[in-house]
Amino acid sequence: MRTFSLSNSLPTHPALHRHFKPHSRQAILQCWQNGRASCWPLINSVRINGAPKVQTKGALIKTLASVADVSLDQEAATPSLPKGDMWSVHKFGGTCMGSSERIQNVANIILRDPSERKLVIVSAMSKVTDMLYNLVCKAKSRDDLYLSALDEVFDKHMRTAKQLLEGEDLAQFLGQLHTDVSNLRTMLRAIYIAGNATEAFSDFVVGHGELWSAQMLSYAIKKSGQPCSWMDTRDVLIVNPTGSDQVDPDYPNSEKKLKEWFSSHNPANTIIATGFIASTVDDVPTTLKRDGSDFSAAILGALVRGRQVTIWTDVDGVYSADPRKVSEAVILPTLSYQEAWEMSYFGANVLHPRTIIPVMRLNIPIVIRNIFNLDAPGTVICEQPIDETMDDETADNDINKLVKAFATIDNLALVNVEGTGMAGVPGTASAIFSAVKDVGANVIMISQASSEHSVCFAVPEKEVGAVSAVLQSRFRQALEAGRLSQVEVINNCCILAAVGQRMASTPGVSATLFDALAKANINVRAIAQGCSEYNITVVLKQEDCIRALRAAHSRFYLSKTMLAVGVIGPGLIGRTLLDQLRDQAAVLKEEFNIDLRVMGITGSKNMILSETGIDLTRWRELIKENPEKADLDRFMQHLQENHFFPNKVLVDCTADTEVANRYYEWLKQGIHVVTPNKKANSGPLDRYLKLRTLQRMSYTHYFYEATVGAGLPIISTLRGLLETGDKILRIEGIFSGTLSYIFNNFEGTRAFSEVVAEAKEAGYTEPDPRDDLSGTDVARKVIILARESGLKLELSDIPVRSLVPEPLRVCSTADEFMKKLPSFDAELAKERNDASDSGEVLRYVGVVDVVNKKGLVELKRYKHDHPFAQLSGSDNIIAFTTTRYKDQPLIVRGPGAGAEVTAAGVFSDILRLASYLGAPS
Ligand SMILES: NC(=O)C1=CN([C@@H]2O[C@H](COP(=O)(O)OP(=O)(O)OC[C@H]3O[C@@H](n4cnc5c(N)ncnc54)[C@H](OP(=O)(O)O)[C@@H]3O)[C@@H](O)[C@H]2O)C=CC1
Ligand SMILES: N[C@@H](CC=O)C(=O)O
Ligand code: NA
Repeated sequence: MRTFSLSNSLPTHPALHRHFKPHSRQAILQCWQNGRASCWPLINSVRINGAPKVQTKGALIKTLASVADVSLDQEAATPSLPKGDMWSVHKFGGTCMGSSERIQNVANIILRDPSERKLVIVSAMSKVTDMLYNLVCKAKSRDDLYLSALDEVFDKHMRTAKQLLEGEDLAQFLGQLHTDVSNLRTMLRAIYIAGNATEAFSDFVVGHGELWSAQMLSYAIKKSGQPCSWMDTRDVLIVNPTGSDQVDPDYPNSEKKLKEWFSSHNPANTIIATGFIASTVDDVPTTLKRDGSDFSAAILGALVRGRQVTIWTDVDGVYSADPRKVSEAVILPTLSYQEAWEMSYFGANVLHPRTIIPVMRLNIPIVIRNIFNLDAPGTVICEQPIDETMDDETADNDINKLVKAFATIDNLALVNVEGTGMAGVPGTASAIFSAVKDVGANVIMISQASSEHSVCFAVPEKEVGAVSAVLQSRFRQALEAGRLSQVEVINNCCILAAVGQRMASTPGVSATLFDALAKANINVRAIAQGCSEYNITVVLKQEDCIRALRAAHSRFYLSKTMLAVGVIGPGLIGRTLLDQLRDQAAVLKEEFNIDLRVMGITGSKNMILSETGIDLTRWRELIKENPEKADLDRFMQHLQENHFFPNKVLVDCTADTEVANRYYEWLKQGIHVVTPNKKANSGPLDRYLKLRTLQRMSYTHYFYEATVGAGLPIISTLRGLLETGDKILRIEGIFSGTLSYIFNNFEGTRAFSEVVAEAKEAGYTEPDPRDDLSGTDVARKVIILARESGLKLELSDIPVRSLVPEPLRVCSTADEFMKKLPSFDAELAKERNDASDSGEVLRYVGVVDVVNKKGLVELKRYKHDHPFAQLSGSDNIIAFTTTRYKDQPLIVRGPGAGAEVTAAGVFSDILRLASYLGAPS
C-alpha cells in the first residue's frame, strides 16, 4: 500500500478546489484525515477533473506532494510477492523469438534492463504454434504425416538450442525436449486413434511452443551469469472460458496460485514465463486464445503490480495512421488506454482491447517498442497522458493536438431503414437489430437522426445480403402498408474514424474534420459519435477512403496543406511558373506549411507524370529525354487517382479553347482550376455561366486573376468592391500590356512593326500577336470584367477596332504575320503622326459601361497630360468608377504583361487556393 501524510493546509488549499470535483476532493480529504492509513484505494477511486497537468494517478500524487507536503512511503503491494513497483514486465512475441540469434538478442535486452525484478513473457518461436495446431489436425484426420511433422518441430527446437546453449544447460533442455516430444507422440497417437481431440487435448499440445521458448530463453540468460527462473504459467494463470475463443482471468485464484508458486519455487529475480497458456479452475490446460501472449503479459503485469509492461514488436510504436496509406504518419509518443482501445478496434497495430483491461485497472503503463530498433522510444499507453511539450492553455486551444490518430475500415455497406411509421414507435430499433443479430451480422456503427424517420447502420459488405433479406422479410408488412418506405443498401462504403480522448468537450474538432473532408471534395454518407467523444466516425465512399484519410490526417496532424499540381502548357508563362515554384517550394513547406507538388507537366505533344512530385530542377530535361505522348484525359486521371494528395489543382497556362472547355468536367470531379487563359471566361456566355454556377455550388475553386492585367490585382479588387456592396458604374483603362508597350514606344523614331517585334520578344504578346493587335485580347478582358460585374455580354457584343492589316488576317502562322507586318507600317505611322500634330497620343482602351450594360474597345487620342498618356513599359491602368469611388476613381496601375508578373499572378492564385484549403494565410 502507498501511504502518505498530508499537511494541515490541504482542506483549504486552492489547488484542491481548483483541480478536483467534489467527490474526488472528498476522497483526497479522507486520505488526509486518515493520515498514514491505507489511502491508495481511495486515491485510486479519485476521478480526475480534467485538471490539465494532473492527469494520471502518479501525477495526482506528485501534485498533492507539491501542494500539500505529501510524503510518500511505499510498502509491498502484496505481502508474499516482491514489491510491485520493482517489477518490470516484458513480452516478446514469436518474431522476437524466431531464431537462436533473436532469442540471444532478447536475452541481451533483458540483461540490460536495470530493474530489480523482471518478469518476461514469451510466445512460441515464430510459426511453431501453427505447426503444433497442424499436428493436431493431421492426427485428427488420421494423416500419418503427423509423425514427420512432429519430428520437424523437434528438429527446429533442437537446432536452435544447439546454436544457443552449451554444456549442462543444453543437455538439460534437450532431455526435457525429448521427454515432451515423446509424450506428445503418445498423445497424438491417441488423437489419431480416436480421430478426435478435445479442446483441452489440443491446447495441451499447442502450449508446448511457449514451454520450450521460455526454457531456452531462461538458459540463455543464465549462461550470461544472471540467475533466472522459468515459469510454466499453467501453474499460475487461472481462467474461465466465457464462450468460443474467449476466456476471463480469474484474478483471486490466479493471485493465490502465484503466491504459492513464489513460496514453493523461491525464484530468481528474473523470471521467464510462458505466454498464451493457462489452466482452468479444474486444472485443465487451456490457452488465452487470440493475442494470448499479450493478454498473459497484461494479466501477469497486473498480478505482480508491475511498474510497466513492455510489449516488444517489430514496429516503432503506434502510428497516427496506417503508414502504408499515409507516409507522413508519425509514431505517437503517448496514448491513453481508451485511445489505444479505439485504435485497436480499427486494426491499428496496437493491443487487442481485452489485453489492455487488466493493466488499465491498475494504471500500469504499457510500452510498445520495436525490438529491431532499440533507439525508437516507442509508444506509452497509460491513463490520460500528459503531453509535456505543451502548456495547458495551448493544449486546450490547439485542435490539431486533440485528435491523436485516424483509422479506416474498408468494404462496408450501409443499410438504411426508412419510413414515417418509425417515428415515436418504441421497439423499431430493437426489431431491426434483433433481426440483424439473427443472421449473425456484425454492426459496425449506427446512426439515427432525431426525427426518427430513418435508422442507418454499417455492416461488413459480405454480410449485407443476409441483413437486407432478413429485414425485408421481417418488415414485409410494414413495407407493404407503407409505414416503412424502404430498406436501402448502399454498397462500396468505408469508415474513417478520428480518435482522441481530448476531443471530448472541445468545440471545433468535428468542424475541422468535416471541413477537411469537404475541401477534399469528399462526401460524407453517415456520421456517428458517441457521448464519450473518443471517436468520430464517418461513412464515406470506398473509393474516397485513402484520400479522406490523408486529407484528415494532414489537416489535423501535420497541419500541412498538401496540393498536387498539374501544369498544362509549359510555354513562356508555364515554364516561368515552374521555375518560381521550384525556387519557392522549400520556403512554402517550411514556413507556410504548404506542400506543393507538381505531379505532371503537359504540352500539346509531350507530357511527364510523377507519383510523388517532379524534380523541378530537371523538368526540362525530363520532358525532353523521357516524355510520354500528351493525353489530357490521362493527365487528369493521373492527378485524380493519386490518393496521396487530397487536394488537386490543374493550372492551365495555354491559350487553348479546348483546354478551357474542360474546366467544367474538372471542377465537377473536385479538381481546382487556376489559369491565366482567358478563353473560358470570355467564351460563350452560357458555358461561362454554367461553369461559375457549378463552382459557386461546390467547394472546388476556380481562380483566374492573371486573365486581366496579369499579376495586377484587378479581379480581386473588383470582387472586393462587389462583395462589400459597392456598385460598379464604369471600368475603363488600358488593358493590353502589348498595346500599351507599343503606343508608349511608338514615338516616330521606329517603325510600328519593329515595336511589335520588341513587345513579342519581351513576352507581352499572346502566342499569336494578332490577338493583341486585333483588339480581341482587350475585348476578352472587357468581357471578363463585364461578366464579373454582372453584365451578360458575348464577345461578339463588343465592337473592336483591329490594328491587323486586312491582308494579314489570313496568315496561317504568327511568324508569317510578323514577317509581313513591315510592309504595312506606313498606315499606322500616319495615324500616329496625325495625333501628334494635334498634341495628342494614341492609346488603345477598353471600357465596361455597367450603367448602359455595354462594353467597347477603341483606339483613342489623349492629350499629353492625361493619365493614360503617362504610362511606360507594358503598364496597364484600370480605373473603377463606383458608387463609393465616384468623384475620384479607384485606380490600379502597373506592368500588365510579361512572364514573371503573369506567372506570379498564377502562383499567387495557387497560394490563395492553398489558404482556402486550410493553409495558414
Ligand atoms: N504573356 C503574358 O504577359 C500573359 C499571358 N497570359 C496568358 O497566358 C497563357 C500562356 O501564354 P504564353 O505562355 O505566352 O503562351 P506560349 O505559347 O508560350 O505557351 C503555350 C503553351 O501551351 C501549350 N499548349 C497549347 N495547346 C495545348 C493543349 N491543347 N494541351 C496542352 N498544352 C497546350 C503549348 O505547348 P506546345 O508548345 O507543346 O504546343 C505551350 O507550352 C495564355 O493564355 C495568355 O493569354 C495572361 C496574362 C499575361
Ligand atoms: N497579351 C496580353 C497579355 C496579358 O494578358 C497583353 O499584352 O496584355
Ligand atoms: Na490580374
